[in-house]
Order: sequence, then C-alpha cells, then structure tokens
Amino acid sequence: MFKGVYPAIITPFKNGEVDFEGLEDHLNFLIENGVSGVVAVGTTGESPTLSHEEHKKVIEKVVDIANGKIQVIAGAGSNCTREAVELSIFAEDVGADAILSITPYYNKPTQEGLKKHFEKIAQSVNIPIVLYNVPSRTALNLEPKTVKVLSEEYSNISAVKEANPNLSQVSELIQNGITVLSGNDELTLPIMSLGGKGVVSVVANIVPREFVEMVDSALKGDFEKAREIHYKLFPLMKAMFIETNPIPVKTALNMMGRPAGELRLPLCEMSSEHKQVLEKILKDLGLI
Ligand SMILES: O=C(O)C1=N[C@H](C(=O)O)C[C@H](O)C1
Repeated sequence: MFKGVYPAIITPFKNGEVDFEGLEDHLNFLIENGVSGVVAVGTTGESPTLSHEEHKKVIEKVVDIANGKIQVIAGAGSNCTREAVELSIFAEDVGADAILSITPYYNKPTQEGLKKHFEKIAQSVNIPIVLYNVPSRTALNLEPKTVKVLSEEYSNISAVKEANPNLSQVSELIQNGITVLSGNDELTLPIMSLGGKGVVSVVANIVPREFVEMVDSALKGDFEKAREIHYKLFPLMKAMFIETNPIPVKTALNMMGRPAGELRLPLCEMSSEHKQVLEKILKDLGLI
C-alpha cells in the first residue's frame, strides 16, 4: 500500500488565510515530479494552527486536486481520541486514501492508552491508518510491541511513520511485518537499508524528483546511487531543521519563488543568520 516518497505538504498562507491557489500550484508541482502521494495537514502543514474548518477544507481540496493521481494520506491525529475519530471519519468520507495518526502529544498516555486510542480510530474507519511516532514532539515512544498487538487485531493498521532514530526499533517493526516509512529525511536511506518502504518527507517539498530518485534507487537495491543522492542532498536535509519545521522549508520555497507564503504564529520568520545558511545551500544545489 505505501511505497515511495510522500511529501508532508506545506499549507501556503497569504494575508493570514489559507492560499488554496498556492496549495494547488504546489501540489501539482509535486505530482509532476513523481511523488507517490502526499500527507495533507501533517506537522509540516502547520496542523496546530489550522482551525478545524480549515483543516478539513485543506484535506478536501488536496483530495480533489490529487483526483486519484497520487495517494492522499490525511493528517487526522489528535491528543483527544474523540477528535481523532471524528477527523478520521471525515477524511475517509471525502476520499482520502489513508490517514496519518500521530500518537497523542502533551497528555502522554501509557502504552495501554495508546492501544485504546488507536483501537477506537481503527474501529471507526476502513481506510489504512499510518501510525505516526515522533518522540521529539510528543515526549513518548510508541513501542513496537504495541504496534504488533494493534496490527494483529486491525487489518487497517499495518504501517508506521517512524521518526524515532532508534534503528533497532525500526528493525523490530519490520521484523513484525509492519510497513515503515521514515519520518526523518536524513534517516530515510538507513531505514530503507533495513527494509523501510519510503518516507514522509519535508525536503521533498523542495527537491521532489531527486528524492524520488533516491528512494526508487534504494527500492531497486541500487544503494550506491541512493547514497550519492543522499549525500548531495544531506546539507539541505539538515537545513530543514536548522529551525523548527516548517520554518526552513517554507523559507526555502519562498526563496525559490514558489508559493509557500507566510507562517502562522507562534512559528515566525527565520533569523537572517539562518537565512544566509539556507540561501548558500540552495545556491550550491543550483535551486536559486
Ligand atoms: O509533516 C509531518 O508530518 C512531518 N513531520 C516531521 C516533523 O516536522 O516533526 C518531519 C516529517 O518528515 C514530516
């Protein structure tokens, strides 16, 4: 079901509002450059600062523009189970191919609580659910044993977007038959060497075609070619986190003349020092 590059698409803003024209332009750019699909309203899409109405409208618009040409994984997570269920049902109803469901953040449930949370979601939709584990943002780790129990009970839970850099944990997930998508651009190649199937990517918003070539090379077993691209793009991948994502990726896209637009507070404009670092990397890659 999941293989390749899935940019976590940015949400363009103009004059404080969602720029749906810019969203369509950027999504078509990604489609034209060979991505397998996109994640709509993930972290990179600034989900925390979209209203529920905007969140739903962006998912609906992305599904509409994609029009079956690529997969749409709808960001539908929450630290409130009831809210996550409601959003997941909405995403399925408007035609999303799958949902990305982050582990609850801030309220730090136990593994038993995580299991019950995702059980409720799996019981509410039929489309596939990609569990999203990102300890650096949620302050908890979704353990492989919890994923194993869920995947054995629910056929629509079979994939994890893994942003925990612990590669032993990645091996355990894959050994248990779980499809793993990297949740960290820099770890994509190492994870694919273990059997991962691709990535939910930030940097692919900027260089989709090259990142697709890297992942496709790894999927074909051509790790020499994949490594070559990995190291070419490594400075840009690192720069995506020189400040909190998506500040760098939107800054880079604006530098490239692409319609990324503003950030919503509390995310704000990148420091001029970091802008200079990013600008040099983009120039070195011939992107500006
Ligand atoms: O938008 C997402 O979802 C992503 N979140 C990660 C993060 O910013 O913590 C990075 C990931 O590649 C995309």
